[in-house]
Amino acid sequence: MGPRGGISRCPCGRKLLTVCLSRSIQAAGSQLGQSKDYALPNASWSQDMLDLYNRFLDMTKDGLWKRIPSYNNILDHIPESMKLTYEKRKDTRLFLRSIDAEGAGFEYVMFLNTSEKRVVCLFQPGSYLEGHPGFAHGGSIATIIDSTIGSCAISVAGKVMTANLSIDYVNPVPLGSVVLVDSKADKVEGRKVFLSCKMQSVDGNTLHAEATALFIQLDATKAQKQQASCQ
Ligand SMILES: CCCCCCCCCCCCCCCC(=O)SCCNC(=O)CCNC(=O)[C@H](O)C(C)(C)COP(=O)(O)OP(=O)(O)OC[C@H]1O[C@@H](n2cnc3c(N)ncnc32)[C@H](O)[C@@H]1OP(=O)(O)O
Repeated sequence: MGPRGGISRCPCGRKLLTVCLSRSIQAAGSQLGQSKDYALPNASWSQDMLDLYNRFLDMTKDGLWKRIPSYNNILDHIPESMKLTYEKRKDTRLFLRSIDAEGAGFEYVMFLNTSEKRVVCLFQPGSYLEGHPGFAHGGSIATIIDSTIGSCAISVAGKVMTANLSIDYVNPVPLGSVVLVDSKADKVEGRKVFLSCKMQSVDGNTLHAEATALFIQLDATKAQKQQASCQ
């Protein structure tokens, strides 16, 4: 499913309001010179995506869940203390935000529950993520799983990298559908963070994929060497 037209096409008042509100927030942000936050509703989001988003947003009210903002440069995600060691480049982009057209690539928003060591991602794959006709490419599924699990690992252990990601693809994901990617950190052993994840349909009746992952907290000396080699 390609990107959908303007907000005037929206059949329901709530969607219209949400989109307008998010755009006002973004406009205000741009005026302040802040990066655009992509984890806010846009006109391409389906009703399923908006309903789920509003449900999770409600869950943020008691402070247990937090919406994770999403920018197109990874350094905008990183806490100030970690930023000092990286130099921001203008020619790089977070892979998931590399397609500009709204609704054509990765439409997603993540929510973090720190006490449960859990990150849930609402994901709507767009038409440019096609693999098998009409379905999301397995690489795009791996990317959203890696990033959801990765965000969970970052929240638990800071500077980490994926060492292992194992995915069982159970049922294909139709383009334009909405799936929930539910990840949690199961165990931390020294620098190793073990995580698991399920990708399911909104109604919970279809399991699309299951994954386990190992993330390693970067060793400070080795990380400095890695950085030096890519600058
Ligand atoms: C608050 C929230 C904010 C959220 C904000 C959102 C941001 C928006 C989302 C962005 C989220 C992006 C998430 C993408 C994440 C990538 O895509 S990362 C890119 C892909 N990964 C890579 O390129 C990593 C390449 N590999 C490496 O660089 C190195 O192998 C590693 C992983 C850093 C580990 O190297 P190392 O530090 O030298 O570790 P090493 O001493 O070899 O091993 C440590 C231990 O781990 C074990 N180990 C290492 N590798 C393995 C393995 N593959 N299997 C099993 N065991 C292993 C070792 O055996 C050892 O075990 P012990 O002996 O201690 O028991």
